[in-house]
Amino acid sequence: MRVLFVTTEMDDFVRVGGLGAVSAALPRALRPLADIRVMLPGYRDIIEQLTHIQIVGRCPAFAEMPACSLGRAATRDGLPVYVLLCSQLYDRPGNPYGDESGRDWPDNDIRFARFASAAAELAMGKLDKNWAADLIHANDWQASLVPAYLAWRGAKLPSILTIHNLAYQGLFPKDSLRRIGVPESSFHIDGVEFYDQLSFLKAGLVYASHLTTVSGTYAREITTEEFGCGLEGLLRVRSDAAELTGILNGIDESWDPRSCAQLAQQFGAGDWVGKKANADYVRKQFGLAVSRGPMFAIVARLVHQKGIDLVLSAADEIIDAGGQIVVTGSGEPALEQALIDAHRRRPDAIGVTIGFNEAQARRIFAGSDFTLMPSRFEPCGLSQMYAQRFGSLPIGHQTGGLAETITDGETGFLFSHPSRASFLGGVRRAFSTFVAHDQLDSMRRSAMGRSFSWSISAGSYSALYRKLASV
Ligand SMILES: Nc1ncnc2c1ncn2[C@@H]1O[C@H](COP(=O)(O)OP(=O)(O)O[C@H]2O[C@H](CO)[C@@H](O)[C@H](O)[C@H]2O)[C@@H](O)[C@H]1O
Repeated sequence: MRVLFVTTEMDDFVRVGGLGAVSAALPRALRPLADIRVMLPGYRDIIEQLTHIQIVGRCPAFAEMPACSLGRAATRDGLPVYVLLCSQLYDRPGNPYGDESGRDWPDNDIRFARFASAAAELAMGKLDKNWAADLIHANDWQASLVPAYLAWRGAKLPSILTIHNLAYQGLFPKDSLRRIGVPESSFHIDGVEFYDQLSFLKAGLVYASHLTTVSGTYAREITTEEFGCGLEGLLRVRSDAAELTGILNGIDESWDPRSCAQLAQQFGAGDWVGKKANADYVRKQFGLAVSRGPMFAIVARLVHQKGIDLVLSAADEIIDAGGQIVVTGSGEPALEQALIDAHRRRPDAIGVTIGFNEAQARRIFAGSDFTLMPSRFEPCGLSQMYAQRFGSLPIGHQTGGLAETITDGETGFLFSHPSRASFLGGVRRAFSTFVAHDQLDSMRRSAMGRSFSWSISAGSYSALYRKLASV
């Protein structure tokens, strides 16, 4: 079974958010079950890190998209990786989607259509004479045109589109159609048109053989008006036809506080002295006051989705009750600034590092008592799983993957509405638990003992691959 896994982030090379973590872990978990290969755009950061890239094919210019080459390489542990080489499109500073100040690249339609079109050709056996795919697994809007190009070229290859976040859709003006070779005849309500714009994500939702998302709860939620971002009608049709399913993400096994080299002190369940050594370290590192109160963590992309504003609105109450807050992440400039301002007001109780460093994130999970996740919606969420493994009990909104991976009152706390009042309800329960030592001990043990192994998800994906490709 040959599978091409098409993604635009992979933690081995570039980190932006949860998609990068999934793209590093899931193909590896699938390796025993399939000949799976990852395809990525040849960003500057990737080219610099891959030592041997062998050119295996060339794509001619298409519509207004430049010619490019396809390179083949492998990760250090031998996972095959294809990279699309086109310096004009991908050899740039900044992140995969925008410049150094966070502005999207104006030619993102061309950048990701070029990528998707080449992925379709590779899968069809037109680029690497030694390999073709039995199935394509595309991820998020950036790769959503892959199933569409396959369809427009008459290929019968089965395809899966995984939705990691429906809120990012890749919308472009109509004149983009011509630039990227999309047939005008597909620009209608049952095709790639979304309110007179071209929607990359919708193309995938229409043309992929099967859709998945990263939890069963989110799979149901996105068929409703509240969470469907205007695409709920289409998603309901696909769900009714049993073509939309939820497969929960896992987390990498390296997230283990007993062996994690980056911690101030490694610890296992029950070793609360070891956990406290990490708390002391984090307090010192962030310049927080010495305290016996609970430490609340936020490790997240700092965007509206994550409910950071709710935490800011409740910060005084948390601090007045004896808590401290530690934040790391990057995202929307206004939220970054609001957090920096909060830190300036209370440097003894609020610590903030803008930017993302995984070692730092691990130390924060290890040192904190609770992890805040008041996300308005959360397709799966990874931080709440990392947090549990490190004995930091998550306080999460009962939505998406949070509702499935946090057991209320046992491994964390769930609250029902993304409002300040409901969030504070969860926080108050955490404060009560913090002083009830037996309960805290038993919840931490339950949380740390949970398995979020990728092998379960990999088994579900593999079964779906086989069903669709009948291989
Ligand atoms: N700049 C940065 N700032 C903060 N953290 C960063 C970061 N870069 C990488 N990360 C890492 O990404 C993790 C966050 O991942 P999440 O899954 O919680 O959210 P994200 O919204 O990015 O992912 C989306 O895709 C994933 C994967 O399917 C879904 O779990 C999720 O619900 C969905 O919103 C953090 O724990 C951290 O390790």
